[in-house]
Amino acid sequence: MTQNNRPTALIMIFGATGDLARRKLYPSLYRLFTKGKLDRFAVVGVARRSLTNEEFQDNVKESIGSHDHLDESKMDEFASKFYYHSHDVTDSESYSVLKGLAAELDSHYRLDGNRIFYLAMAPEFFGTIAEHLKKDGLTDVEGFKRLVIEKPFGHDLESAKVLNRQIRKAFPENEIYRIDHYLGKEMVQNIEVIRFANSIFEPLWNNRFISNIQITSSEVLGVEERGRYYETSGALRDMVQNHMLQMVALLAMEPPIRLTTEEIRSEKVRVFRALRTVEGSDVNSYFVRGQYGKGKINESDVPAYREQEMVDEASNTETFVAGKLMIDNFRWAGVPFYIRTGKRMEVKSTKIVVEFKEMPMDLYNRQEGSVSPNLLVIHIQPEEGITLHLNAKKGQHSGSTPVKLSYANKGIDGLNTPEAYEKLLYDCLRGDATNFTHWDEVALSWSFVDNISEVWENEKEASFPNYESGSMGPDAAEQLLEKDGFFWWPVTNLDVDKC
Ligand SMILES: NC(=O)C1=CN([C@@H]2O[C@H](COP(=O)(O)OP(=O)(O)OC[C@H]3O[C@@H](n4cnc5c(N)ncnc54)[C@H](OP(=O)(O)O)[C@@H]3O)[C@@H](O)[C@H]2O)C=CC1
Ligand SMILES: O=C1O[C@H](COP(=O)(O)O)[C@@H](O)[C@H](O)[C@H]1O
Repeated sequence: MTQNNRPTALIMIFGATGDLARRKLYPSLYRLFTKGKLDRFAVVGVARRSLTNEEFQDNVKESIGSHDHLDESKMDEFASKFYYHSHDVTDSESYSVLKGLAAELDSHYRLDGNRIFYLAMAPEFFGTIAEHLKKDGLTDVEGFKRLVIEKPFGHDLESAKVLNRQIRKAFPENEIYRIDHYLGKEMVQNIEVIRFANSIFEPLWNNRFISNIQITSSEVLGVEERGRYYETSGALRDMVQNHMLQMVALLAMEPPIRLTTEEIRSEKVRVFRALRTVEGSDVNSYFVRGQYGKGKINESDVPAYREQEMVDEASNTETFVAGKLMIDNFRWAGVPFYIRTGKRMEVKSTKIVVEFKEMPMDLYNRQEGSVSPNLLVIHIQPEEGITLHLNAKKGQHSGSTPVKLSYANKGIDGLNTPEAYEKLLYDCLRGDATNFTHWDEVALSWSFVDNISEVWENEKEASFPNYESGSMGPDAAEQLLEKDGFFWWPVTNLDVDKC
């Protein structure tokens, strides 16, 4: 598909007064606007509360103003393209008014009938909105129509199938953009480039040379005000089903024959198909769950998960997951992919550590295990970069010493790399679905995760809470690797800037 790099479209945001729209969508659109990446466009914000266009525009400006590093000089011009429509999405009558407003803006701004429908709302409304958009004629336009769906895409495979059937009645698969914001992160997108553009890595990228791969995504924040949602989700559904498995797929996939959306997605799907099913009594030997208790973050006392708003005081919900994933194919047979993610941990950090196998003998130190294994560390956030851990001679020392080669990614222009949402919005406007998840990926990842949640939901975890806030998770997560002869590389010491 030829892509227009300065797209034109009417962008309808359902949930326009919500947290996501204010924190992520408006600042991202503003960045695209100030960078000249949008041609003609207008935005219709939809939510129930009553607001005038002017009030809505002020809210949009305020949400952008609260972001550092944004040039505010074009704010008025930008905000003047925003319109508000007060509308309960369950009210069938109201869609005809919305249709009229869309048609008016289409002709006023010459938007070529291109429409993006962004559902930044609770998932229970996704099906209803999609159905109305079609039934009430909002999709009867000459240009492109694209539906952007936020997570969570279902609660399990069954509910995801129901949701998918509902939205597929209104939009074909190629018009559906399922957001996984990790796929918009610069260094997650870089995984493919590091692997497939470097002849020094790809020949080693297999079970002959790699001993294990570790992916950590730790957060310092707790569940904050999201207790109601999190109680039905837990870390497994919130982080593993989507972000963590997507990173596994990018690390494990075969080189695509072309860099097209279809080829890349189909290679990722093949990884999910090769994931070893973990079910029944195996679940607790491959996976560990945790729930945070009280503790200290930045020297301040913080409450336990069970003490948070909208959380059951005997909650069985996991706020931490560590797991061992096996990919049963020729390339990866025998190589564990360890994942861990949790809230209220010691640091906010997302890192991938690729640990290479040891040399057959240590000529330099003549002691077993004295040479550090080579590591390739991909720093996803907060810092972005790559570090290669090698062994070399240093100074008077006659043996080998660990040294690090580091690359800190500062973005092309030396500034921060674009926010994930900015990139994903731009991709969607240009019709590039590569960094959005295809239904097949969603279905396979749910079926993997469902086997684990089935066991965990039926077995109350008596040890909860089993890790202190401010720690790196429960002891069982350490034991998960120890029993295979490995350990978690500490994410706190691997910072690219500290090299
Ligand atoms: N916030 C975040 O950082 C992230 C959010 N998400 C996902 O994005 C989606 C939105 O999340 P978030 O912004 O946090 O949610 P909020 O609760 O902050 O916002 C919900 C929005 O929906 C509107 N709304 C609620 N009910 C109706 C209705 N019946 N008709 C019309 N509008 C309605 C609300 O406005 P009003 O009350 O005026 O109607 C509000 O604008 C969810 O699917 C969430 O899982 C995903 C990743 C991160
Ligand atoms: O999707 C989600 O991701 C965030 C973590 O995202 P990050 O970009 O800050 O790493 C997580 O806090 C949230 O619970 C989850 O829904």
